[in-house]
Amino acid sequence: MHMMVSRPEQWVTPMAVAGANQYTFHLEATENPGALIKDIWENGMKVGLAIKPGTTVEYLAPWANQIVMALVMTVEPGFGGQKFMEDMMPKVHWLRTQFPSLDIEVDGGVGPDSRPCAEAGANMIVTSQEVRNWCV
Ligand SMILES: O=C(CO)[C@H](O)[C@H](O)COP(=O)(O)O
Repeated sequence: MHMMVSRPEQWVTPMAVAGANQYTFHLEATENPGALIKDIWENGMKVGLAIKPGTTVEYLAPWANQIVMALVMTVEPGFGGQKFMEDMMPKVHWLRTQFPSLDIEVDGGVGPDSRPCAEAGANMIVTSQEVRNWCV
């Protein structure tokens, strides 16, 4: 589950009860990432950590060994159909270099040519609008 929400602490138990096996939250949405990561693991879920375009990877790095996935937003969170921010790829590359075994996801504006994401080191993508475009 990608929890694009404020106060992500309040949804950990409900999501675990509902059967979620991974809980991804936004680093900017909590004042105590360490406690939240611990709580998610204790509720039987894996942990993903997302950062918005304005957040540098240095803020995520201290938590990288406690999570299974880093999510680099390639649009401002909020809605689909926005333009892919290729200037986020250095973050992906840095994370791949520093944490080779980490899943790295990019989310937002990813089109049919996802090579910049793969070349930077992402191994997971989220895409919506472009898939809908292919289907019509
Ligand atoms: O939720 C989003 C931003 O908040 C994402 O942009 C969305 O999940 C992916 O959609 P798209 O491929 O159309 O950018």
